[in-house]
Amino acid sequence: MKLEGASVEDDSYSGLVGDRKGSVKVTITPCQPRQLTHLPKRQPVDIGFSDLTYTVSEGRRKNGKQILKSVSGRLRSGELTAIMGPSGAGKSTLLNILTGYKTSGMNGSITINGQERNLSQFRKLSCYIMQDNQLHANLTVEEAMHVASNLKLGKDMKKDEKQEVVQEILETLGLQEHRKTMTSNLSGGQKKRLSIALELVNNPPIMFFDEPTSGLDSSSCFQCISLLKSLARGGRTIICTIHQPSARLFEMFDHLYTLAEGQCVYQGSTQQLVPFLSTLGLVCPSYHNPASFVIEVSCGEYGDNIRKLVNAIQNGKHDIRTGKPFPELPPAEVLNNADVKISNGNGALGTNAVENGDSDAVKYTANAATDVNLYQPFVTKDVTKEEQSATGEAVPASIVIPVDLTASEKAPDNVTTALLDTGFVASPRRYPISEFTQFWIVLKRTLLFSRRDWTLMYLRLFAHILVGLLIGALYYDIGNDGAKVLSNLGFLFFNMLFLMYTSMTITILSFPLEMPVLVKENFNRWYSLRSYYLAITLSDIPFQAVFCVIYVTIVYFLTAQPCELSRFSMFLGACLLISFVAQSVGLVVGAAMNVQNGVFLAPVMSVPFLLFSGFFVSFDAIPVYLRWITYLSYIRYGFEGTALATYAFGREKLKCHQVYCHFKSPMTTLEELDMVNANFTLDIIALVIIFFVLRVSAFVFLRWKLLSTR
Ligand SMILES: Nc1ncnc2c1ncn2[C@@H]1O[C@H](COP(=O)(O)OP(=O)(O)OP(=O)(O)O)[C@@H](O)[C@H]1O
Repeated sequence: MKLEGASVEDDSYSGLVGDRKGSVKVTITPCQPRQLTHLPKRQPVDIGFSDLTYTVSEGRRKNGKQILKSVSGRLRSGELTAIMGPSGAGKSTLLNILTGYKTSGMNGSITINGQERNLSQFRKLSCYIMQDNQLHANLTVEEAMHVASNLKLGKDMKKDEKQEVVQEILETLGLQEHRKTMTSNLSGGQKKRLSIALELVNNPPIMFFDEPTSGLDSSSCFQCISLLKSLARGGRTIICTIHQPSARLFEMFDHLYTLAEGQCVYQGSTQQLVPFLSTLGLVCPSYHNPASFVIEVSCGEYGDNIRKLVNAIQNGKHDIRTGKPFPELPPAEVLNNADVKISNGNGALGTNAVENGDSDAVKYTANAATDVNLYQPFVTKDVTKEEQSATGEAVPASIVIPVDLTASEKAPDNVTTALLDTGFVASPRRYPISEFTQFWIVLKRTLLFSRRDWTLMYLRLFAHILVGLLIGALYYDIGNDGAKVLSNLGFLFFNMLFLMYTSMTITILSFPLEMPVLVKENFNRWYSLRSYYLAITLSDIPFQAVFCVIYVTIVYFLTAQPCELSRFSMFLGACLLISFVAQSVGLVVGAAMNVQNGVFLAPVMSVPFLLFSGFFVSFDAIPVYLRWITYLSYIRYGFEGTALATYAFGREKLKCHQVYCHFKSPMTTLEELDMVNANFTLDIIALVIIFFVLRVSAFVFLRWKLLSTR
C-alpha cells in the first residue's frame, strides 16, 4: 500500500501498518517532488581547474606561504560535490578561489565548460553562500525575498511573476509558513534555507556553500544536504566545504574532493573511496565512517600517506568514478616514495597490499587494482563544443526533491558553452537592473529596518529628548542674561559635543555590523557599491535631522536664546551640519576599522578638533604653527556658527540684573572669542565641504576594505 505522498524511500521512514496477519509495508517519502517552474532555464556548467596554486605573503618571508599546491580537479553540473579535509587543509581557500572571491596570489587555470574562466561572466552565473548566513535581522522572510527578487530579477519580469517565483521558492524550501517571521527569529536551519532561497531567486547554475552544516543538529544537517542534493539534481553545480560528515550525510554526496596539506588526496565518487584507499593498503575498518577514515588518513594518523595518495590521484588530475575501468596507475616507485610508509601502529590497516617483503612499504599494485576492478583512467579534461552537440539537451533548471537520496545517478557530460555566449551573462552589464533602481530598493530596505531598529530609532530619540530637557533645565533662561554669557557659551559648546558624539558613535556602532551582509550581497552581484553607499548615506539623514531639530528646539527655547526666526534657523542650520559631518566621521571610521578600534579611536581623534574649536583657546592665543588645525576643526565652524547666530548680526544689549555685566554687549563676547570678523556663510560652506570630503573618503575606505578582505 502506498500512502498519498509516499514512495520507496529511506528505510528509516518505513514501517508496518495494519494487523500482524495482513501486515503491509508502507514507505513514506518525507517530501514530494516539486519543481521550480518559474525560474529561467539554465544550462549546465562544469568547472575545471588545473595546477592551482595559492600563495600568501607572510611577514618578511621572501617566498610566501603556499596554501594550495598545484591542485587540479573537475566539478560537474548535476552533482553535489563535497570539498573535505582536515582543518587547515585549504578547503576554504580552494572555495574562495573557485568562487572568484580571492583572485590575488593565485596561479593556474580555471575553466568553465572548457573555456578559460571570465570572472565577470562567472560571477553572474554563480553565488557564494558564506558560513554565517549574513542576513538582515530586521526584515521578515517575505520582505528579504522581495528585496532579493526586485534586485535580481530585473524589470522585464512583472511583479506578479516575481511574487510567484518567491512563493514557489519559499514553498520548496519549507519557509512558506515562516514568511512573516523576522529573520532574527528563525532557527539556524531556517536561516540557512533562507540564505539559499535568497540566492536561488535568479537561479544561478553554480552554487558554492562554505560549511553549510556548521552549527546545525543532525536532522537539520540532513535536511540541508538533501536540499543541496535536490538543487544539484535540478542541473546545478553544487559545491560545498564540509568538515566531517556523518556516514549518512557522506553517502549523499555524488562527488568528493579531499584535500590534505593543500594537495588533493582523493577525487571521485564517495562509493569508490574505501576501495581506492584499500588498494593503497589503507583499509577502512568495518563500521567506521569512511569520511572520518579519510580525514584520519589525511591527518597522518596511519602514517605519512599523503604523498602516496597525492601521487595516486595525481593531485586531482584523476577522478575515480563508479563503473569506470581501473585507471592506469603511476609506477609503483612514484607512488611509493622511499620515505612514504604506512604505519601499522594501531593495527587498523590491512596487509593485502603490503608486498615485496617490505612490511612497512605498500605498493599500489595492478593486482590489487584488478581485484577491486572498479577504476578507470579519468583524466580531467574540459568538454568542447563538439562534445556538447553529442550530449543532447541541457538539464532543465528545476528543483526536484530526490526520491532516493543515496542513488548514485551519474550526471551526464551535457555541458555547453552556449550559456556563456548569450543574454545577460555575455552582456557587459554587471547587473540586471539600473544602479538608480538598485539605489531605490536598497534605500527603501534601509529605511524599513532602520525604523524597526530600537537602538537606532527609539533610544536615539529618547536620548535627544532627555538630554535636551536636562540641558534646558540646567541652563534655563540664561540666553538673555548679560551676567551668564560665559555659561551660555558653555551651553553652545556642549551642543556641539552632544550632537557630535551621538551621531558619530551610533554610526560607528552600526555601520561595521552591516559589512558582512554588504560583502556577501555585493559579491553575489545584488547591487553595486555605489548604489548601496548612496542609499545608506541618504537613509539616516532624515532621522538624524528630525532628532537634531527636536533637540535644538527644546534647548533653544528653554535656554531663552533670541526669539527670532532667522537666528533660530541659523542656529539650527549649524547644528544640523555638525550632526551630518559627525555622522560622516562615523562612516569613515566605521568603513576603515572594526567597532572596537572605532569606538576608541574616533573620540580620541576628535580631541584636537575640540581643543581647537575656539572655545578653550581663542584663535589669537594658538601658536602660529598649530593654527592650521583650527581650519580642519569642524567643531570650530559649528561653534562659531552658533555663536554668531546668537550674538552677531546687530543683536541688542543683553539684560543685566547685576551692578556690572562685562558681557552685556554682544560685541564684547564676539571680541573675546575673536569672532568679530567671522563670517557665518563661510562657516556653513566649510561644514558643507568637510561633509562632502568625508562622505567621499568613507566611500573610498569602504571600497578599499571590500577589496582588502579578498
Ligand atoms: N592570509 C593568510 N596568511 C597566512 N596563512 C593563511 C592565510 N589564509 C589561510 N592561511 C593558512 O592556510 C591554511 C588553509 O586555510 P583554510 O582556511 O583554507 O583551511 P580550511 O581547510 O578551510 O580549515 P578549517 O576547516 O579549519 O576552516 C591554514 O593553515 C591557514 O592558516
